[in-house]
Amino acid sequence: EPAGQTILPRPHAGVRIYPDRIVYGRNLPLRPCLSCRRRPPTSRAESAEMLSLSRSIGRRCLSRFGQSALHRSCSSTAVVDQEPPKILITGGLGQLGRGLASRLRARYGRSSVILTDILKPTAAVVKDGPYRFADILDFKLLQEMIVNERITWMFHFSALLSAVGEQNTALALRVNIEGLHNVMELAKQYDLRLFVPSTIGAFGPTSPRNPTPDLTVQKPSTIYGVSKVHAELMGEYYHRKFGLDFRCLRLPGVISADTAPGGGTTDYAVHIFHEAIRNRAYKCYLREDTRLPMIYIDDCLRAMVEVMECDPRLLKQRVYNLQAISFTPAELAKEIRRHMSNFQITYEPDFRQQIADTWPQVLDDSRARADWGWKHLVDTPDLVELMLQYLSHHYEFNAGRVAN
Ligand SMILES: NC(=O)c1ccc[n+]([C@@H]2O[C@H](COP(=O)([O-])OP(=O)(O)OC[C@H]3O[C@@H](n4cnc5c(N)ncnc54)[C@H](O)[C@@H]3O)[C@@H](O)[C@H]2O)c1
Ligand SMILES: C[C@@H](O)[C@H](N)C(=O)O
Repeated sequence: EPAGQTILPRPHAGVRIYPDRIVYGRNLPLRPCLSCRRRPPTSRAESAEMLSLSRSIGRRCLSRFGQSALHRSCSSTAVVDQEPPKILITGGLGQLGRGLASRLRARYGRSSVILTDILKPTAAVVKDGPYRFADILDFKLLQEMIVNERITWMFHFSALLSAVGEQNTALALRVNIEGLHNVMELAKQYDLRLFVPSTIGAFGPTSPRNPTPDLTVQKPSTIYGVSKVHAELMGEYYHRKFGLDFRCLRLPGVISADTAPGGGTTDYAVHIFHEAIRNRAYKCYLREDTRLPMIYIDDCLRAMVEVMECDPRLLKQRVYNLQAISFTPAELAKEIRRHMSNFQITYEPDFRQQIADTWPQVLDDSRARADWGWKHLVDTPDLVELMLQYLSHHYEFNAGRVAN
């Protein structure tokens, strides 16, 4: 958080975007089945009754739509008495961690999620729920936390992203590779369900770029990409060899309003909104025609929760591409101009252009859509509207506070 500024609650695209999300009394993440519309049970008796019913209805749903995660609430009547997970998030004070923690806390309870990082937390972070210092390179400290807190799920976010990784290769190797080894070993030892995000950066100049399939050549040209391919392969290996419940999504560039990106090649697509509101102008470090896959943070966080909650039988692979939208800086600027006609963009490509030139333009995520029901909800026009709305409000609000 910028010093002295208040971060307003982010406008989730709200009911319009999450019509199906309901959290139930026992902290269980049950939702009405999107196809048959039955609501999940609210009592043990109702659960037993629905369990027998769900056998037939569930089968009907499955035969209509194939094995889709959208139907898991039909069969999830069977897990009403299961304990909610106890979740640890590493590298949680970056762009993605706080939003994920708040989403998981809403589903499983405030104390079910422990956010960790090496950064000093703001008062708001501490108020939101448990926060602990944890250096990903400190195996013993992580081990102690997993044991004492009875952790069952881990989201491993600590990493140096593509642009900062290129500026400090030695540190990227330690955090992204040594850190991952610690996490994998602990997840294996303590039988954790482990989510590690991968990235479009796990592909390289020899991968097909439009669309990029799940299974193809992966020879990235950044240390970030190399470390993520390593993470994918290690996860698949630990899954095969030790049965580790490893789950991984290759994420596009994430666009968020209430958190800042941590030094990637796709960061322009967040900075552009701040500069549009403050100065009506932006100097872009990528060429105008650089097309990259992107995703709005709400879609991204929802995907991670959905894949972690997903019945393992639906997962036919451990690593999935995730696609939402794709645009170039020129296309994004054009969309911003629909709301702000005097917005100006200029281009001055730097070293990040070479990185972007090797990355996919569009990911083929048909397997994620077919296997566990992935569907993005926010398209580019919605995203631009949400970002401009939120940030205008944010800057006006903070300017008002300074003036008063
Ligand atoms: N944001 C995106 O666009 C995007 C896209 C694809 C994949 N991902 C992946 O998602 C994950 C989270 O991304 P993000 O955008 O929040 O990253 P970020 O750079 O914003 O945050 C990373 C966090 O890791 C922490 N960290 C660094 N060194 C550490 C250490 N030694 N021990 C513990 N923590 C340490 C940092 O303090 C930081 O808060 C990363 O693994 C990233 O590769 C992100
Ligand atoms: C794409 C993603 O991994 C990150 N935003 C980066 O640009 O490095």
